[in-house]
Amino acid sequence: MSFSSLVSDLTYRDSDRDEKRSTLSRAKSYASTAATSVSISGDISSQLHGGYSHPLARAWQAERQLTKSMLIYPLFISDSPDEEMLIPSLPNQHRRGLNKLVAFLAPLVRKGLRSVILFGVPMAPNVKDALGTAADDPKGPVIQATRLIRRRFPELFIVADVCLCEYTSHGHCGILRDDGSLNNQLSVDRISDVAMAYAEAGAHCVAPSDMNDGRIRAIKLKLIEAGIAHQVVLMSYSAKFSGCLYGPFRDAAGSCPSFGDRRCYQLPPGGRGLARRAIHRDINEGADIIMVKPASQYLDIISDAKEIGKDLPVAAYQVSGEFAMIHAAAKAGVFDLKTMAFEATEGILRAGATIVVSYFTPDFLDWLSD
Ligand SMILES: NCc1[nH]cc(CCC(=O)O)c1CC(=O)O
Ligand SMILES: [Zn+2]
Ligand SMILES: [Zn+2]
Repeated sequence: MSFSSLVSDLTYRDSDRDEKRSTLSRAKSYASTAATSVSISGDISSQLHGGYSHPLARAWQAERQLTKSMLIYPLFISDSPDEEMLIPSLPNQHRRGLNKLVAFLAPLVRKGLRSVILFGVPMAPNVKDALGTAADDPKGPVIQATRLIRRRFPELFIVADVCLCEYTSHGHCGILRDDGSLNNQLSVDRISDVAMAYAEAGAHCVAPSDMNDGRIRAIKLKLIEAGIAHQVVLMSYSAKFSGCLYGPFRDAAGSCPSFGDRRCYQLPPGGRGLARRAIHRDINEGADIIMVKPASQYLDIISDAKEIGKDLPVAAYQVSGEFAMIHAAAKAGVFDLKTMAFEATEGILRAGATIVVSYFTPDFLDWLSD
């Protein structure tokens, strides 16, 4: 066994420091008796282990360490006030009515929860129509939840997801033409009205996830016109890819399209250039934060977003399918849940995100306090 491999086999836990010292001195004396075969006069840059031998030194290797303030927790708000329903495909996540929100949020806020993103889930029969009228119903779940959370948890930063798919009878993210294709202009008008309604209800941030062209500019202009542009963050789901990772979310939100799919407005998985163009476009249209979604399968896009939008925060959405996969694999014994949750999320930070939307948020609030 060589000197370097002996030393590298040592783990630097404080508890075994004494034992380690004696092992170290044994290793040294071994090295000196074996002197002729050991040269330390050569390439000193080959020695890396020392730099991350201590747990704190390991943490320092990350450009950004995960902190509680980076996390945004998704909440599914039902329009039936007393509902508290476990979502089968989204482990430990519930759809909640207004009456269940405060009791649920209070302990999380105490543990350091800083931000939530709200998704409305209309459950009442016949509430969905072709225009998604329920999206900005003043009595609807998002507007009511926004008012309630602002009142009860004034420190909590509220993001309102802006889309129509939860509210349209056809389940698409905009208004359709007779042939079933998206009418971009009508959709942008409607989406920007909904965003305004959420901002006026008190959302700190509006986040359009619909992918209609030109919606960032339309929302920014309406915010300016209403005189509230200075107090509302506009977060754009700029690089939102189509695929199969949103399945559990669509179960939770009841937003599965009744025909067709979202491939004409969400980006194709191979479309790195398209994502870069969308990011450039949304920055030019006035986005304050750029989002990439899903996260772990699109780390190159996160890194592009950080490079293109170097003056903006970059958010990544670790979506329902990513979360469900990690849970399923952990349950099957593939790996430890907590270790994988950290590894996946730290990968997202390493790629360049400074904000992570994650269903693991309540877990991280516990884990980051340990
Ligand atoms: N437009 C709505 C929306 N906003 C966020 C998600 C996905 C979030 C998740 O999967 O966790 C979706 C679903 C979709 O586009 O189909
Ligand atoms: Zn949508
Ligand atoms: Zn089409």
